[in-house]
Amino acid sequence: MAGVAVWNVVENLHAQDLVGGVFLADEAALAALQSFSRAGVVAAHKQLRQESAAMEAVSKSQGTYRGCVPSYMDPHGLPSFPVPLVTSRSTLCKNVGLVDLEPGRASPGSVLHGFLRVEAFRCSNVAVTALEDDSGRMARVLALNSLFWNSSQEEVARIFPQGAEVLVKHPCLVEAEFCQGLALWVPNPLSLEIVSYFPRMEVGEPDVYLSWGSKELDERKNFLAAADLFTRCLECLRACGDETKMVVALVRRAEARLKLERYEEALADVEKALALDRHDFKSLAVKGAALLGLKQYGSSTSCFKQVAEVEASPTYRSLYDASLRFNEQSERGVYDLSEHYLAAGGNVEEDRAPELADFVGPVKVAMTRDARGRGLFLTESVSVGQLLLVSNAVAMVFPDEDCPVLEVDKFGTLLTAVLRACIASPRTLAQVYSLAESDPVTGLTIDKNEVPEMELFQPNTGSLELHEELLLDVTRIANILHCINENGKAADTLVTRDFDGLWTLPSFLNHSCLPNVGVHYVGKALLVVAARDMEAETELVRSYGSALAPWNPMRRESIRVECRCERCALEKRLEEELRDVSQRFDALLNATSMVESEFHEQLGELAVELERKVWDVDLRETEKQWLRTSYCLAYLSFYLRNETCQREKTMPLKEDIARALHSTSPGFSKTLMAMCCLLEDGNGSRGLLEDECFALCGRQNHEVAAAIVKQARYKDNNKCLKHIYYHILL
Ligand SMILES: C[S@@+](CC[C@H](N)C(=O)[O-])C[C@H]1O[C@@H](n2cnc3c(N)ncnc32)[C@H](O)[C@@H]1O
Repeated sequence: MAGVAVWNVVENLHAQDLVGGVFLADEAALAALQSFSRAGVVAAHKQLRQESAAMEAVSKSQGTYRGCVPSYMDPHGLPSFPVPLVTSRSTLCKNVGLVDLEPGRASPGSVLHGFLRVEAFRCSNVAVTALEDDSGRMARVLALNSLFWNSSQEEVARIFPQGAEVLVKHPCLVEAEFCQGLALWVPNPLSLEIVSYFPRMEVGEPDVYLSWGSKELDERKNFLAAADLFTRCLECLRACGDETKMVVALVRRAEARLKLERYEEALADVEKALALDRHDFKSLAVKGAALLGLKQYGSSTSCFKQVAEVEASPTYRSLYDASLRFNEQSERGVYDLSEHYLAAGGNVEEDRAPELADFVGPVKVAMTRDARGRGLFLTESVSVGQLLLVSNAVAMVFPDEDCPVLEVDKFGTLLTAVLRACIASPRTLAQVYSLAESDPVTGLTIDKNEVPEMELFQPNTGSLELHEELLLDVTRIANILHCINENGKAADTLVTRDFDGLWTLPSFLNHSCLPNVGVHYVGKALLVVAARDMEAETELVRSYGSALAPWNPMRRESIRVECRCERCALEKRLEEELRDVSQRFDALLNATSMVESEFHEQLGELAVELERKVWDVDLRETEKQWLRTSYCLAYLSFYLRNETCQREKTMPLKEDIARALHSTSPGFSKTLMAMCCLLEDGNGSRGLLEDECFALCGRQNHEVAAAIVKQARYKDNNKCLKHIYYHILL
């Protein structure tokens, strides 16, 4: 059959062949494809479907599933792109075919239905594939997605699986020089929505779908395919009005959706299952897990309580205990992390860190009065060491130690992870969209005046009422990450690790070189602690870079905002007086080939000189402390050099410098580290070090505080002090 022959050629095509005019099909097929009028393909397609239906009938009767079903397993068990954010079938306007599309003009409000016919191929940031519409016409598809820069060929093929049934929203045919001809242009990954991975079958048996789905879910860990198969099972059950198996299918689909972290959808499934059988134990257990994922800790606790009463298994008992603990944490802000801090002096591996619930304490987002956009403010007065906020990362990435990734790759990895989280949850997407974003051209922050409702970030709130359907906009999210990442980077960590991530509510913290909160990380959670006693309505501020450096390019570059705090103003005012010291300080720290003893010698002399200046100009005590903090490394070298010599009378005591650091930049792991370089473990210094530890990690008992200090001191044993200097400075 001629039609079948053409079809087979198309089946054997690779998307590469669609680029740049290199095309392996015979002349006739090529001409037919390029003109979008492939005579005979409709007939061939029908025939193929009959054949595949016959094949499937055989595999069903044998209880095996083989043939044209590819494996789309995501190694992380997460959904690939594009995945529908909101089921858009209901919002579809009109169905169009390729023949209805006018080249060069987008067709808003319409949708093109079809199947992907070749394995997708990556070409820079474009995925190339071919779509066949309902009338058998073919078009190249160019799907643009900045993520593809970082995707492998296999990943792109998995994202656009051959054989997938897709909907293309607002289709547009463009003349693409890239492939010398017309192509469907898909600029938003969610505009190309995969509605199913499997060829639609004319007849389906619910039991077969159910067992295939279970196999995909339990054995192959292919959660998207599993969810899709359970959907088909449910469709069949609904069509024949069979309610008996509905509960099982709904719960199984909910389990698949849990794995995909699509908690809202999982919850909707189990609610339906419980409406059919309110005593179904499995539904209740899955409901508990979905509520836990949605951070509705109170409701998840009561679910698990019911479950544990029915079946006293250790798994359900521990889920109940965890849920109860999360509920306590999120409601009262009480977290006992002593075990975590005591384990190896706080230096525990990330995967052994305890999971923590989100907590929103006495804070609110509000507009600043001086053009710094929105900020985080206190709603009541607090005392030092009080926990203000705990926020779990939307996404977090660690460098691969075996293969150090380039910054650009790290950003791509983070962006991918954030997008996945946004696709899984509309609430996460709404949180991310509330954040500041950078202008891609100027790199400057685009002013946003909208103050988000706190409810958006609070745990234990029910499902979110979205005013509008939020669409995933990759460019917008990339711009948000550029802004947040550069300013709110996870550089300050108790266990000094280099990681990046996105934490939404803490991203409203503005910068100040006189910070008033402590920020540290426990696993995925970021904890914000009051580093000073503060009145209600005080704006909470953290330092974006190291606050232990002078106001010169060094500090300014590391914080990346034009800071107008009092400390910066003072150093600007004294720029002339401090020029010489500042320049010599920079030169010393940039000198690469200096012997360490000479480096400390010269840096120590700078401290003496600075101290003279401090006394020459008339300064308040706090102002002196700010300057000493800025040049604290010079003081460190001075004391190192003079440890055995007679101290110069004009110089302050080590304890004075440590006190200056604590009062200027409290709640900063580098402050604690620098203080540890200055102070021994004696009784006299314990109070000071402990105060700094409270500002960073919240109030702890003496034993825990000592463990945290030990961890900060750890690197002190490392003989290369210069290494610690760079760590403190940058
Ligand atoms: C992480 S966001 C902080 C929240 C932000 N103000 C908002 O409205 O969403 C970082 C951005 O806030 C602004 N910002 C933060 N601290 C600032 C400061 N001390 N001075 C000026 N702008 C600041 C800058 O535009 C920066 O790019």
